Amino acid sequence: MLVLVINSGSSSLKYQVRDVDAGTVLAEGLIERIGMGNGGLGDGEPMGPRDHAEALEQVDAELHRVLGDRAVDAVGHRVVHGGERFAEPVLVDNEIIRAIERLNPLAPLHNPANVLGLRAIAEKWPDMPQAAVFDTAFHRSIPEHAWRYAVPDWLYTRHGIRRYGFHGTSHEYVAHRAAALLDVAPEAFDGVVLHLGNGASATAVAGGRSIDTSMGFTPLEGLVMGTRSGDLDPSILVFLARQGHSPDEIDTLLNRESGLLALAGSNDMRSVVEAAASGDRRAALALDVTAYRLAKYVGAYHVAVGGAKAIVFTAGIGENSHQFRALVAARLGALGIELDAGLNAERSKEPRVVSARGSAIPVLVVPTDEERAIAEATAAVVRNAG
Ligand SMILES: Nc1ncnc2c1ncn2[C@@H]1O[C@H](COP(=O)(O)OP(=O)(O)O)[C@@H](O)[C@H]1O
Ligand SMILES: CC(=O)OP(=O)(O)O
Ligand SMILES: [Mg+2]
Repeated sequence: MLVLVINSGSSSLKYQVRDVDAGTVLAEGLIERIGMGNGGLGDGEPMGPRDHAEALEQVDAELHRVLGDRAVDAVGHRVVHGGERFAEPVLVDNEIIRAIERLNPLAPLHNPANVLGLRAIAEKWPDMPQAAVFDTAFHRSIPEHAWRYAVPDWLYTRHGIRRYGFHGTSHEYVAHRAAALLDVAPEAFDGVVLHLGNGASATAVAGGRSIDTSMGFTPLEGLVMGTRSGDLDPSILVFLARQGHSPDEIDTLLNRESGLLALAGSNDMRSVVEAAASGDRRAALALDVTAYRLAKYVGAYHVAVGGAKAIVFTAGIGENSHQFRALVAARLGALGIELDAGLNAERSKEPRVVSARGSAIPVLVVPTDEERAIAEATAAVVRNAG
């Protein structure tokens, strides 16, 4: 089965065509600057597409070029927020799209774009089966003591204010691969998975299920990220509001202008590591804050899972930055964790162990593949329905 996987961002659209049975990638691409005109670029620069529908025209043209007469059989979408309703990938119809749209306020950076992607395909190919694969789904197993905020009930009953968790497709896929590497059944895997990309989250996995995760009501809670603050005292928001900052300003401040970008002047981990190595004190502090905060979560989740059997790094930073992994591991000595400097520095696309033989808990690097997981889930949903 040929599946087109779509990961729509607000101004970008990432896609892949996968042959699920053969396990191959036939086409992939990234379309940027959607809806931004030529976005202040010079005259010679190409214009971005007007909207997601126009972006999809570009994808379609590329598919014709690569696939010829072969057509895709289904489309799978990454949908960031599935609320309390969606615990599994689902086949999409108009009612499902409306249900996802109602969740837009809970993930304003992500869900509106996901809805645009779903609608654009439904209009272009009305008979195409589409599946939605939710970032929140894997975290539906989190027990209430972990998802409740200690606030009055009406916040939950009236507004759905609770912890949901995100990056679930990645955490689940990576936990499975880590279990295989350790030679344990997926249902027997206890560990802490660290998805460190532009957005970053840690998940406590016990018996193969998510029992806690660092992101909450929205993808802002938890770790220090590329441009997001992660945890802070909520009184800061009240203080800023009283100073006259609008909700939109505060939202932008914490979601787009904070994190590594605020501390170091860049949200690209490569530049921050390079700057710190050449003596930039702000960059070094940014790394310390980010690694320290992450190490605290690892300690907490080691306790939550009743003794982690593995600490697993994944996503752009987790897979590629041996320097950042070393900074985090250096703060985990109390857990008896020790990296093997040689293994940690090796470059590889394979799942691997990077801890020393004597480490009390193995440290793994497992490349994530959200597109593969979405393609496989989509194929399963479509086959079940057929
Ligand atoms: N070789 C590398 N060394 C260090 N950091 C890297 C490397 N490659 C990518 N990254 C970092 O990974 C992050 C982006 O991760 P990614 O998983 O691609 O994010 P997203 O999917 O959220 O856009 C950036 O901070 C980037 O600097
Ligand atoms: C949910 C989330 O933070 O996603 P991303 O890392 O793609 O921004
Ligand atoms: Mg990502």
